[in-house]
Amino acid sequence: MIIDGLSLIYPNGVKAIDKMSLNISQGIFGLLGPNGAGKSSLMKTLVGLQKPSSGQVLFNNVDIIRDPDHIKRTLGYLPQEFGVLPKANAFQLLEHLAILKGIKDKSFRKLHINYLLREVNLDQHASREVYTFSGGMRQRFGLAQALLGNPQFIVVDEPTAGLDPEERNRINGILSKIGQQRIVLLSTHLVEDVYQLCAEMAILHSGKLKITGSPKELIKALEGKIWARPAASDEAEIPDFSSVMIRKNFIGGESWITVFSENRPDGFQLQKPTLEDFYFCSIKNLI
Ligand SMILES: Nc1ncnc2c1ncn2[C@@H]1O[C@H](COP(=O)(O)OP(=O)(O)OP(=O)(O)O)[C@@H](O)[C@H]1O
Repeated sequence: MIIDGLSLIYPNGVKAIDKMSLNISQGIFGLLGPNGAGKSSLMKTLVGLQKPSSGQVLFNNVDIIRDPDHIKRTLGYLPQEFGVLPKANAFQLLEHLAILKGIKDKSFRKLHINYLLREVNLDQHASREVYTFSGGMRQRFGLAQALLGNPQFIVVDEPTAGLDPEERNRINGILSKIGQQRIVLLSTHLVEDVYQLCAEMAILHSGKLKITGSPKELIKALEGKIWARPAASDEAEIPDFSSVMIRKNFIGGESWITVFSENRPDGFQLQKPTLEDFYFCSIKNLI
């Protein structure tokens, strides 16, 4: 997928996407960015739910802004909010959605739905009403509906938000399998998930693309430049380091400050950089 000079201005004047250009290829592509960065706006635009103000998006060499039906035929989408679920069981709801997606052959439809329910570990719950599902089960159901029709491009918006570690691992396992044969665009606030799952990623901020690349390569640029030390309990502000401070966080109840610096600041220890360090450095314009 080639995104070229994409902009989206909402009717209230908010510029949610600002002249964005990006190439997304096979595998899981991670989108990171603070709240309001424009991740959902980008995703909704790519799946054809809203028209951009300007720019072009090519998928399989087809301009999907001009021909939105092309992407709709090869698209799966798991939105952030799944909306109100009708009183139907998992199989019935998938069958309804499959018909809407144009899967006409009844016997194929049944095989396909049963296959997808197995893929997301819900085959034991096919006849249970979806509104009774736990959060994790709903997200797995959401992935099954996104996979209806075997789409080549799947968009998933914060699929593991609010899930327990076991469910999060389960969803990530499903995503990793799905990403082997198609493009998966994954938006999340979990930096660690992007590090584990994505070969390529982008950081968005205020509607703009800040940086794109491979998580492992991006982190390399920070080697020898990330330093940390415990902060004194009364050390509320650290003016000396405010310009280079990445974050102040807690480890085992103890407060730590982490800074970006070419040279070792007094009292600081060198740290192995993480993708979270890179994320904060990027958002704070330190790199
Ligand atoms: N329908 C809308 N009308 C007007 N402004 C909107 C609309 N949807 C989003 N916005 C604004 O566009 C900007 C980008 O929002 P968006 O939801 O795309 O960000 P996000 O990166 O997905 O955030 P989050 O991580 O909180 O989901 C924000 O300033 C938001 O308030």
